[in-house]
Parts: sequence; structure tokens; C-alpha cells
Amino acid sequence: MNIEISGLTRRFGRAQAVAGVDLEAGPGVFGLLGPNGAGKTSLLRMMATVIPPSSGRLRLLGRDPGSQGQRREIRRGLGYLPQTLGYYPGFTVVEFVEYFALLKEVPPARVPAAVASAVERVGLGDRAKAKLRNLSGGMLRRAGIAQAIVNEPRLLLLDEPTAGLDPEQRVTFRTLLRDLGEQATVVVSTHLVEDVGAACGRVALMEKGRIAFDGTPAELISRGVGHGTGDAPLERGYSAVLQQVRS
Ligand SMILES: Nc1ncnc2c1ncn2[C@@H]1O[C@H](COP(=O)(O)OP(=O)(O)OP(=O)(O)O)[C@@H](O)[C@H]1O
Repeated sequence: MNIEISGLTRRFGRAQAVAGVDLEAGPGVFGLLGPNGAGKTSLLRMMATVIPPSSGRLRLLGRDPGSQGQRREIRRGLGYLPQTLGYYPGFTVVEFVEYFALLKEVPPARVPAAVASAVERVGLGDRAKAKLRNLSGGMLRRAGIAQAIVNEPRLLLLDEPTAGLDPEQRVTFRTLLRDLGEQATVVVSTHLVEDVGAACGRVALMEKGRIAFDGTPAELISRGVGHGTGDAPLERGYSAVLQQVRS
């Protein structure tokens, strides 16, 4: 299992962002849904080794992120696209992705090919030499995805990756997600239920720091039959689960 989590919590002062999560995941694309403030980003940040848990057990790629040496090994096999990623405006796309490849300790001889492949996979091949300050918001998001996949991670964590992507790019991106999920564990936090239906084999729905549903998209759809509100079957499943846990 690439992710092994039990009883995981995270507090920020008085706010209980994550309130006891149990989760195991191997390869595949895993969608993380939930309303604003449900705790998705906090959970992803713990899995990305960016913040430590307040309590509970967390093992990533079979290792303990609480140990400095093992954390370093995890980071070599990890890709993370945060909700907001800082960009150096004067960097070109290639320079930006290369910077992350070096941070993630990709062997230097392999860096140029790894960077070219990541840039190509997100459809920025023709903008490889463009400065980041000259890219659109959606293109910047794609550069962010390129840095996340440049080390061919076994654990890929994407926080709202399709925000800002145009419909054509979103469809292309879902194909990339499915490809990546053949080998890696890919966790995608999103507000777009279409992404989940099209690309995820499994979906969890978070509410108030806990997982209120964990199953296949088809199972989530079936929860909404005759219940829930929404225009699409997944939206009805989503709202039915939320109505149930809130009642
Ligand atoms: N750094 C922080 N300091 C204080 N409170 C925080 C911090 N990060 C998150 N929180 C709080 O923790 C809770 C969960 O937030 P989180 O960002 O994890 O939710 P989310 O599901 O990702 O929301 P969204 O869909 O809006 O991105 C919220 O109540 C939020 O205000």
C-alpha cells in the first residue's frame, strides 16, 4: 500500500481540520470530494509531508514521514501540486520544472529527458521556453502539474489540478490521470464531479474532517438514486451523502 492512514487528525488552533481519517490506497486514481473547509487540503498536505499530523498513524510508500531519513526517501517518490503554487515569473517552463527535478533528487543525467517528457505530457511542449510571467492561468496550472510528475512519482497528490483548465485541456488531463494511475497512487482533490466520474476508480467524500463516503463512483451514484439534489447522477450522490451525515 502506498498510503496507510489510521486515526489521523490535524488541528490548527481551535479548528479541527482533520478529525480522524482511516485510509489505505494502492495504485489507481482516487478522487477526494467535499465542501469548502471539509479538510481535503489539510489531508493532502499531511500526505505531502508538508505539515505533520497532530495525532494518528501515517505511512507513505511503506515509510514513516516522521523520521527525517525516511521522509527524504518518500519525497523522492512523491509529486505534489498544492492549491496555490508559487512561481518565479522570470523562469521559463523548462527552468521551473528542472528546478523541481533537482529538488526531488532526480539523477542529473536524467533531468533533461525527464523535464522534456513532463512538459510534453501536460501539453506545454510548444511553450517550453516561454517565461512563466507570459503564461495564462491554465498554462501555469499545467506547469505546476509538470513539476509534480517530473520524478515519475509513485505517490501523486493533486489539489484542484483542473482549476483554470479549459474543457479541452481537462479532458486531455483526465487521460493523463488515468495513465499515471496505472502505476502510481494518484489522489486528486476536486470540486468538479465530472473529473471524478471520468478519471477516478475510487472516490472519498470528506465532511467536517472525516470521510463520510469511500467507494467507487458507481456506488456514490447509487447513493443518490431517489435522493439528493443536483443535475448529474454524481452530484445527487454527493448531496445525498452530505444530507445523510448532516441529519
Ligand atoms: N493554516 C491554517 N490555519 C488555520 N486554520 C486552517 C489552516 N488550514 C486549514 N485551516 C482550517 O481547517 C479547516 C479545513 O480546511 P482545508 O483547507 O483543509 O479544507 P478543504 O476541504 O481543502 O477546503 P476547500 O475546498 O475550500 O479548499 C477549515 O476550517 C480551515 O479554516
